[in-house]
Amino acid sequence: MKYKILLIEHDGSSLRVLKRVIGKANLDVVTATSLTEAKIIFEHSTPESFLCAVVDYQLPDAKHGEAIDFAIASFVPVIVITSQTETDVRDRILSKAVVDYIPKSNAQIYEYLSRLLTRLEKNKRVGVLTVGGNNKSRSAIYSLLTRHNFITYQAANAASAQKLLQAHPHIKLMITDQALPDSTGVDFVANVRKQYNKEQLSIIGTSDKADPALLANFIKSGANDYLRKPYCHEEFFCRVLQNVEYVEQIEVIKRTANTDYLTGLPNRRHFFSQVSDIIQRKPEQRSLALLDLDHFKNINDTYGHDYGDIVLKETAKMMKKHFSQDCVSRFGGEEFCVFMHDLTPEQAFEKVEHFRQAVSERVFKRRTKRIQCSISIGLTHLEAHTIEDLLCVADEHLYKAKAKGRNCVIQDTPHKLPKAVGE
Ligand SMILES: Nc1nc2c(ncn2[C@@H]2O[C@H](COP(=O)(O)OP(=O)(O)OP(=O)(O)O)[C@@H](O)[C@H]2O)c(=O)[nH]1
Repeated sequence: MKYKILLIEHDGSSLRVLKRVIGKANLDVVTATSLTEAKIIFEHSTPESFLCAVVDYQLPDAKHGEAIDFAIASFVPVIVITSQTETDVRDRILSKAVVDYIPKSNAQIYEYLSRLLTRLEKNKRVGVLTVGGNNKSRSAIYSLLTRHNFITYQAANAASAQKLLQAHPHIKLMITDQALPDSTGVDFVANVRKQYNKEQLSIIGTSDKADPALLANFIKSGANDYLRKPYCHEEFFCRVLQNVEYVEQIEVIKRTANTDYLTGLPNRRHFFSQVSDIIQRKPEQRSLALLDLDHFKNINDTYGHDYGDIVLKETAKMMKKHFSQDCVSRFGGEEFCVFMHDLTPEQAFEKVEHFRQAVSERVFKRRTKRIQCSISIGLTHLEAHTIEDLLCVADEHLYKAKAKGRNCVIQDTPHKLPKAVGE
């Protein structure tokens, strides 16, 4: 779903720049040049369809920030832009429940606004948990986070916080106070770290105590950051965003390291760790298939490497769909692998045989070119202890499938005799 931004701005040149900035963040923009126009827009649409409102502090019919109050009262998060940089205006704006305040001081602020809008959209998928024994202070943090579109949770003690962490794996940040009824914040952080490392969950410790050792204790016990109360609105969000982005960046790095760049399938390394975990859990049934496109070199040589890439990507898409319940991987070149568990050998055979047929019937099209290709498959169900052993047997079967003329499945029969099927 593409979110909308309500832009309330009367200055023509600023309006044009802001529209471009919002478009850059891949969001739709609805404009109003006055508070009256904004009210009419809300009469004809639901505030929930707006990700946020970008509001000029001073409008012809709302000279003292009344448009901000209107948007907040309509439950739309508000980013204020203003050419007034006086401290009292800034303080007045920040005393309202706004997301942020951006002075129109230089071109760089538009870049900041674009990043902020992208962040507000992403925050809708990020969970943040606030833990603290003091209801008022915890609720204040909770309300600040809600303003930034985070999925927010709160817990009054360590035990309920642990339960929330377990129940909601999308929680990427926990903000915990030192004063908890059933633990100290520092001990609680140390406990949480036994289960969640810094790459999975960022933690910020907070306290109103002016004890310099507390910061160090929090960090040594596993917190990523520390925030001394009282804090200012802007510092709070800078730290929250920095810590959320840390976890997200690690996720991107992990995803990139585990994914085959061409097809988007898990790569060989990721497949090994995924399958080794399953094998250790000793599922009753397990089968492994090695799949290799036939005469793929001919496709490259005849139609070009780009076309070969298309065939690989399309085959990968077919695999994702056909083996959606199983572990699939591109091993490299034109070779793929599938690990199936909790299927009988008969079911596993039927599944790979259907896939072989689907590939041989598939016409790969690009402009005027239309070609077909086939796939050979080695399949094993043997009770091997490691993935390497299973691969070794599947590879022998694949070799036999190629030797037999390709476009077929060779598997170990219940009597362990390789048998040709297909063609
Ligand atoms: N387009 C493209 N080709 C690749 C890629 N990786 C490997 N190849 C090509 O895949 C081909 C594999 O050729 P061979 O190992 O001789 O196997 P084959 O032609 O499929 O023959 P059989 O496996 O015996 O049926 C080579 O031409 C590689 O250059 C890739 O990412 N993209």
